Amino acid sequence: MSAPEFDASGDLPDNVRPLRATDDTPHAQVEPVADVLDAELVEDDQNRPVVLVDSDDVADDSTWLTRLRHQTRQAIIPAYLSDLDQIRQTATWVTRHYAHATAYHAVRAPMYAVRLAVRSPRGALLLLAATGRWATDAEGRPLRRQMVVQNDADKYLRLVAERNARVRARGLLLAVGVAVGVPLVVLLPSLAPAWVMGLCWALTVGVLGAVGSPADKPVATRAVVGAQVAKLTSDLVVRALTSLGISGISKNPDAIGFTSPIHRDGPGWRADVELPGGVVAADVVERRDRLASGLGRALGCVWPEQTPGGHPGQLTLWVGDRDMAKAKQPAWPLRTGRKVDLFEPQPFGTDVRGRWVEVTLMYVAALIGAIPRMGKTFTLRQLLLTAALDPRVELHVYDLKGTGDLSPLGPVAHRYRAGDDPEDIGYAVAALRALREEMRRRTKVIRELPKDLCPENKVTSPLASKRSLRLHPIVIGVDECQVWFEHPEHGAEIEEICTDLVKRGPATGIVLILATQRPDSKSIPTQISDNAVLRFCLKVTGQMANDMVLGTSSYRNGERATQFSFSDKGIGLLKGVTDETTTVKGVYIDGPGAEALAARARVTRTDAGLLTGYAAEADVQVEEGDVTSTLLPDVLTALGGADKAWSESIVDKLVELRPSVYSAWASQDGADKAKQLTAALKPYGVGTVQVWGTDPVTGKGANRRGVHRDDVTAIITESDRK
Ligand SMILES: Nc1ncnc2c1ncn2[C@@H]1O[C@H](COP(=O)(O)OP(=O)(O)OP(=O)(O)O)[C@@H](O)[C@H]1O
Repeated sequence: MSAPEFDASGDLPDNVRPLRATDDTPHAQVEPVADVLDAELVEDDQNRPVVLVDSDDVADDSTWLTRLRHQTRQAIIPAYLSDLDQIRQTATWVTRHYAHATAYHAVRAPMYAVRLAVRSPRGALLLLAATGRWATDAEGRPLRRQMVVQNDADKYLRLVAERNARVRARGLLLAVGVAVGVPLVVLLPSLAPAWVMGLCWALTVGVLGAVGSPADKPVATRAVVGAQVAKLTSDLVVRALTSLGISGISKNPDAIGFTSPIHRDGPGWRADVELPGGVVAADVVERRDRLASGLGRALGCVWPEQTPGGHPGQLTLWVGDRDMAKAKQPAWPLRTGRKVDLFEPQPFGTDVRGRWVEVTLMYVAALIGAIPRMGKTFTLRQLLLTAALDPRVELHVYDLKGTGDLSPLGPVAHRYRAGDDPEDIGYAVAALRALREEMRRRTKVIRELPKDLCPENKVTSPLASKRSLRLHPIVIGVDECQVWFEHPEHGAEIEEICTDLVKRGPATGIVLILATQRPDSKSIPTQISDNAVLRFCLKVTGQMANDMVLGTSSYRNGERATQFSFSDKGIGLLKGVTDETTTVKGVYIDGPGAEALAARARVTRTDAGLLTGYAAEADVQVEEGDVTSTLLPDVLTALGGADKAWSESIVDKLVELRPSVYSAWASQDGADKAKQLTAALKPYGVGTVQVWGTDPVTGKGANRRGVHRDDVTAIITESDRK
């Protein structure tokens, strides 16, 4: 056979095609042609040369090593014995399992006793009959009869002799038994104590009852362990997966594999499943309800997820002993009066295995989303309570639903408002403006701090404790935040400030937590949702809402909060804590519970002299008109009769005009004042330009940022016309 010719480009000639060597060798990558020149060349059935590109040399060193390297080492100590919590949970399960069986039989013990007593006469008869058969060697009878039928006298006589010897020996044994047993039965009642007699009778009745029980009607019914503690088996998993209606599985159920044995993992069973090629774990996650039906478990017990770090076809199926929604959650450690440092991870909720999942609130902006009544407000309230328990934290609480769900936080809040009336929005706008100023002040403070005190240019716990620096954490919680962003008058400004807070706030110790029941781009502007680090998505009904809260492509990657049922209250997907997205159940803290925690937080704050603002009855008074869009008319007033003026001089006049609104701008230098005014005017569509003016101190002329009267009046006229 002549070798095929290859062209210089390295492309395979038309008559050469790659072929897998054997079906069971692993898929090999097609080697560059230069490397396959030496490959074995064979001809196909039309005498065309073909190149074998899949190596069948299993002894090849590199293949062997590569395979070895890619093997996953199983944990030496099984997961259920790897840490104290796991050991405790395994021990609890084993104890509960046997306690369940014991209790089951204990409850039925009287019934078993009656059953044994009723069956004991039959047992006695059966025993007598069996003894008779034994004594007369009844089991040899068919054989002897057969010898008669076969007319085999020799064998028959031998069998008879054998039988006679047996009957003699057994008869003797029986006689001895009767000779000893009968007097014993007669004399025992007068010799032995009553309890021994009782025991003997019970044993006799028990044994006779057991003997008298038909094979299909055992005395004790099987210890029916509840479904919640039944073992998960591979058969069950395969059957359940096959019932999902995923064609890739139904057509090829034998291709379902298990990467490790099904084992206990916390209070449940864990199966590591390798799905057939082409099937992704996300398909199974989406059909969680059908999977639960296939497994015969409550929906809240069945938690499939794509194996963290695995390929998309690897599924980790965890089947809990109890419904997560109903399982008793361990006591929230913060209820016990533990000290809280918001810079440290704090317990947020429990995962499906009942382990605490911790969240560090500092340096993040957080987003909570769900359809109504799934636990959004409870989650926000829990996070705000966590923050409240660190006395340094300045809390800003906005309940835009207005039902008072966040009112327990009032006694510790620096700013608090419930409702979305104009004065509530005005109050929030004023506070947000002040916060933006505060953020700017903080960035400056951080910038100027010595590197040894602030090595990472962000607020740290020790820095937050230094009161002189005023870098304490500020946590802003907003329920139903869409009300803010959709506000016709202030929406744009609020969005601009919140975007700034989400982006730059975390490093300066300012944390914004937004909750919404309508997660779309209008209710949470994309700029904000894109920059939120911490995300908690309770039940949502569609892919868009899912991705809005959890981030783009989350749904496609199998992170689907659509899988939750309506009874999964407080349960959601938590993202941003680790690389993995975790199913977590938040802590249920009812109104009185929240009030008690807030009262504790208030005492700590009062003792530390850190009760401020609303909680200290020293809240700011925001009057109507202070934050309504008076900025443009105010700028016109500040301009006086001039056609244009420098921004910094306009700001000075604004501060004079309305100190409650603009006082935060007063302490800035000229350039910052100009930047501030530019940012504030931007949402209204008014730009700043270079303006020639004279410095009142030096008397020199200069070009600086400023505002033209015409630009402002044009916008006001347009707005009046609308
Ligand atoms: N962690 C939890 N564990 C158990 N139940 C919870 C949990 N969180 C919330 N719930 C239940 O869910 C109900 C609804 O909670 P919540 O008021 O927080 O929902 P929501 O999503 O804010 O509703 P809405 O959109 O109407 O304001 C609560 O009354 C509570 O009974």
